[in-house]
Amino acid sequence: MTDKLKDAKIVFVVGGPGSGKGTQCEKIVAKYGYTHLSSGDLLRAEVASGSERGKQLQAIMQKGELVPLDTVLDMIKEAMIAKADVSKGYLIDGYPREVKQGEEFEKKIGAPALLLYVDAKAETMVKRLMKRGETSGRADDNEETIKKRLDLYYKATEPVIAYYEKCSIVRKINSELPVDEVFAIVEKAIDELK
Ligand SMILES: Nc1nc2c(ncn2[C@@H]2O[C@H](COP(=O)(O)OP(=O)(O)OP(=O)(O)O)[C@@H](O)[C@H]2O)c(=O)[nH]1
Ligand SMILES: Nc1ccn([C@@H]2O[C@H](COP(=O)(O)OP(=O)(O)O)[C@@H](O)[C@H]2O)c(=O)n1
Ligand SMILES: [Mg+2]
Repeated sequence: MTDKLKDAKIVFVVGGPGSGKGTQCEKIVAKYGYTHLSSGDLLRAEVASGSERGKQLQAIMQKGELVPLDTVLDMIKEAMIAKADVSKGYLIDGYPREVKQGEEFEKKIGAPALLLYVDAKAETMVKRLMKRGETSGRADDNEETIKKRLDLYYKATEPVIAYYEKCSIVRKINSELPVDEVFAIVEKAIDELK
């Protein structure tokens, strides 16, 4: 099964909640035709399906906690395999959330060629999420859950960046800038991959 993904080009997109991962991924898809897999979106789709598993996921996500590793990884892998014949590369958005998730991904799927570290200040992220919350309908775009997501990001996810710095695949992207300027930096990083 995993053979299908043997030569896949994999890009991890890591950054705090509301840092702009989804926004940049959309632009990468438009220009490069990569397959965008947002782990959060995959989980929300499962919740929307109304399945028993979805109900359990919803409770975890509403609290801003992390869904068990195997659940997310299986979903990502399934989605990757479904696109294996047509995909030019994969954007894995919002995963890994902790070092252990990165290690498991490499064991079960493969190694990333690049990690885009989408970086914004905590204050900026909170502001963006509160604004997004006015229209997103996301159960976790509220002040209390945002605070928990941020805490967890600094505690569990930032170490992921240090972990991948060892193999020199991290590119830090300043996402305080306007979207198009951020994308100009992202483009350079992706172009270097080819
Ligand atoms: N000014 C500015 N705003 C941005 C930028 N990127 C995203 N935003 C805004 O910030 C909000 C959050 O962006 P998303 O792309 O949804 O963020 P995300 O990192 O995917 O967030 P999660 O889904 O919560 O992980 C959106 O409402 C965007 O309009 C940027 O580069 N500059
Ligand atoms: N790899 C992942 C991705 C999302 N999630 C859950 O899904 C929620 C939303 O994820 P997301 O990536 O869309 O958003 P942010 O938390 O980055 O803002 C998280 O707060 C977690 O509860 C997870 O547990 N593991
Ligand atoms: Mg997102």
